[in-house]
Amino acid sequence: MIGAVIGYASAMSSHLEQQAKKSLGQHFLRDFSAIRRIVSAIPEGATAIEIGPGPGALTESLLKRVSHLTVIEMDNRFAAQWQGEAEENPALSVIHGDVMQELDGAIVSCAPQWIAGNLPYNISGPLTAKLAGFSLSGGMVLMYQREVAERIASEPGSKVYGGLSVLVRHYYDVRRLLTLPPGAFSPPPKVHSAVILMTPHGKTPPCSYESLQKAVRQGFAHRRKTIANNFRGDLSAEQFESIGIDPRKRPEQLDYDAWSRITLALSRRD
Ligand SMILES: C[S@@+](CC[C@H](N)C(=O)[O-])C[C@H]1O[C@@H](n2cnc3c(N)ncnc32)[C@H](O)[C@@H]1O
Repeated sequence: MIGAVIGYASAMSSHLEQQAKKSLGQHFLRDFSAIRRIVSAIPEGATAIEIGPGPGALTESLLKRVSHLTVIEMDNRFAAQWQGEAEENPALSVIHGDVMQELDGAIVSCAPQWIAGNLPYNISGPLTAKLAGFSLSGGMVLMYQREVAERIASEPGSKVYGGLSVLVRHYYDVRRLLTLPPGAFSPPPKVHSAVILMTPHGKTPPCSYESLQKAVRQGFAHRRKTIANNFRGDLSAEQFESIGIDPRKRPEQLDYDAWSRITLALSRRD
């Protein structure tokens, strides 16, 4: 571990820090206890994908822990760095590209048990909506801007409960692992960050992820309206009552089970 820490510290030269690209959400993690906690959430010998390795804060430790790691990186500099390392290390594969485009193919070809990453905050919402649709046997350990992490981990009735909170529960139990101040990163972001751990709950979802996504998008389109209003023309008050849901409720009051019943009711009428 100490070797990895020194290796990483030297790799992350001040040159790179100065060249951190804002457009790619580059804030490099430098809190070694956080790195340890994130990496140790993944069992030894597992297979994993890391999103956005950058100069390698997590990557060095992940490579020591897992049996195979695929990294997906958009920045040419870091992709080239890891491609060089992959030539020497058969336990490492590199995908140079945009994770939003590459993820589906990477999951099919690598069949990872785990996904890890200190996510670029500018795409973390849509990326999580994509990630949550994959049923991984291990789980996901991901760093977010604290407000996004709060949304993901929130329960029905909370002001920040929304579409993402529902979607991640299709396959996973969700828990906040740790919170970090801006100073844990270089350069420091303007916001606090938090790590979320998602592990499979093991229940078979009653509806498809795609149909749930569609229902949630429509149902949360107007948060302040009742669900009867958001689904006007699609589901009647009687249909809501027949699935045990009060049509006067607002979208943020409904738990995952209620959303899956709405999804099934919508698909029955298609
Ligand atoms: C917050 S930094 C994390 C870097 C490193 N893992 C760490 O913790 O220090 C986000 C990383 O994701 C990469 N990245 C940003 N947008 C990306 C995208 N669309 N696809 C793949 N990688 C991306 C950035 O280049 C950067 O390396």
